[in-house]
Amino acid sequence: MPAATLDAFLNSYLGPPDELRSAVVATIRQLTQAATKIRNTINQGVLGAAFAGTRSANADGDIQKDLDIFADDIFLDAMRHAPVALYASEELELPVLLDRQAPLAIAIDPLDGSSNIDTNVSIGTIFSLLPATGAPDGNPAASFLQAGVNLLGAGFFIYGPQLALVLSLGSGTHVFVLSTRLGTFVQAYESRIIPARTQEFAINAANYRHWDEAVRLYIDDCLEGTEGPRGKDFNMRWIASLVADCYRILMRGGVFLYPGDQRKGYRQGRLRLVYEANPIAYLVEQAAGAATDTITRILEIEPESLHQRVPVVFGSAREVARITRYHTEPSAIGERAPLFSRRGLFRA
Ligand SMILES: O=P(O)(O)OC[C@H]1O[C@](O)(COP(=O)(O)O)[C@@H](O)[C@@H]1O
Ligand SMILES: [Mg+2]
Ligand SMILES: [Mg+2]
Repeated sequence: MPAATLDAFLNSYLGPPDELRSAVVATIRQLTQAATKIRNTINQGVLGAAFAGTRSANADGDIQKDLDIFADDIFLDAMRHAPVALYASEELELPVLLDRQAPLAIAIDPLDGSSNIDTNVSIGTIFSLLPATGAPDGNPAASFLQAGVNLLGAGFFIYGPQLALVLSLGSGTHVFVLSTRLGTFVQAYESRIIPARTQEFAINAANYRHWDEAVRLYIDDCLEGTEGPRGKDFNMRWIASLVADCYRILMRGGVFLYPGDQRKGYRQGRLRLVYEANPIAYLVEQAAGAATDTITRILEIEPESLHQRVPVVFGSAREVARITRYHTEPSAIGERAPLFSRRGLFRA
């Protein structure tokens, strides 16, 4: 039986007194307030005029939009009122030291799906919570260079038709929706289970010619549908907001790919390990799905730098495992008989 509200859920998570747990809960409460502020700003209908404008490039060379900066400011400010030692953001080159004594480190993508701001498509905020580690005077990035298996919790807000929070504190992946009538987040689902099998994939197919052979073969096989080696038809979706693609997969299954490709700067794909791939992988695994960099489990990768990119595949567990086999043992893929090794549909 789902707890009725986010508050009830957080209270039940608290259990016996424990510094880390109560820090996690206090931080999530601050995050929900900040996300509600962002949602209210978005709802004022001024996005096109005031927020879709661009500024300079961020630490990683991406063009920042005004809403990226606005969201970053709001979340950074919120974290000053939370038991957070360090704040690392997509929009800032270096982590910000907030309170040396505090037990947590937060990594955040304050505004995910920036290219969708002026098109009124869902966007979001992705976060992960880690134990603050290392000597207080040491490298402030050290806390963020822990593998994702060390996460204490992760989640994302999605600013869509509903303001939803998808959250895991290590025991299932739960969905809360802001009830404007009750003025609080209400639990919509106790814990999501991503079906292991799927007939739906998400990828930016415009990059087909830049992909490695394994990715092309996988997509070719899906596209051949009932006439190809998979023997079933596939549907395709690509929202270009990671939060929205992930939300759909949590609701009905599917597989998402943002592989590395041959474009300049895209050898490791587009998404960032610490504040995009890790939290999404954590949520997906907690919902019985899987997440890899095509071969290795995302949560086991030791980050080497805060803004590093990583190829990402996540979603329905059997499909994710199949994509790994296309990379590691393509000849052993049972269905890939010689008949099917012809040129793909998209190929010249
Ligand atoms: O425009 P592309 O290459 O399809 O990339 C879309 C991907 O880039 C992202 O927008 C990257 O995130 P940011 O908007 O936070 O930079 C993801 O949300 C999305 O999955
Ligand atoms: Mg993002
Ligand atoms: Mg972003």
